[in-house]
Amino acid sequence: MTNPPGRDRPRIYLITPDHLEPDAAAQKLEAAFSGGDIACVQLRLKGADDETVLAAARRLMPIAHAHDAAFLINDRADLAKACDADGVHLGQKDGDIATARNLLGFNKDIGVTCHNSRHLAFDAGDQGADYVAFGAFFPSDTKKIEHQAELETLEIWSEISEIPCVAIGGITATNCGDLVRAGADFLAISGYVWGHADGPAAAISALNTAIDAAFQPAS
Ligand SMILES: Cc1ncc(COP(=O)(O)OP(=O)(O)O)c(N)n1
Ligand SMILES: Cc1nc(C(=O)O)sc1CCOP(=O)(O)O
Ligand SMILES: [Mg+2]
Repeated sequence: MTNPPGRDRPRIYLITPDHLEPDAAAQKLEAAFSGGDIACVQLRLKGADDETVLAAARRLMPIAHAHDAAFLINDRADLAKACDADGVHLGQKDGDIATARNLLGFNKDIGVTCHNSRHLAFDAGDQGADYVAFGAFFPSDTKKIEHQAELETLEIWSEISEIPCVAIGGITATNCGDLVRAGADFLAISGYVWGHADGPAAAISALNTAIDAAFQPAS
């Protein structure tokens, strides 16, 4: 199985821990960027009040931007608007795309969780999503998994749609190769980076090495 023709090399989509202290998280995020290429950072705080999310965004977004990475807010288009983030990621229960688009405009990215469903992905695309996310591919320590995604979902989507697709769920440097070969445009990762024994830089470096090893550019 090789990468579908015309797809670019997949890139890392880094998701923050769901609870963090901004200054410590800033140091770890800088370390992650020192490990290599990261396309995007998603601030994914759970159970935090609005000001806590906005304070974390104010601390971490400049770091992402200093490394030419996008910075997205999870769940909340209104908070993405409030901190002028580069976009929002919406789950199936986080509000509709049209409302987020009205808030954020067309210069911001709106991503949508589509589990293992091309139907959800087509719907999201029809409503103007900038990317679709399929998952979970592997067991995750970060989130209780309710949907198991299949490689075929990535393979088919990357053959039939130009809309970028993100793979998520328990992704590591060891298991990401099949996702790369199936056509994922981004690999969304959290626990493997923040829990890596040698630190976030080593994790990012290992992931980029694994992506390079698995990606065969179209001839
Ligand atoms: C890139 C990406 N894909 C999927 C998710 C999961 O979103 P959701 O289903 O809304 O679950 P929570 O992350 O909100 O718990 C995501 N956050 N990012
Ligand atoms: C936030 C999230 N969403 C998922 C989905 O399947 O939609 S899996 C997941 C957890 C991602 O973190 P880790 O890389 O540590 O598994
Ligand atoms: Mg959500």
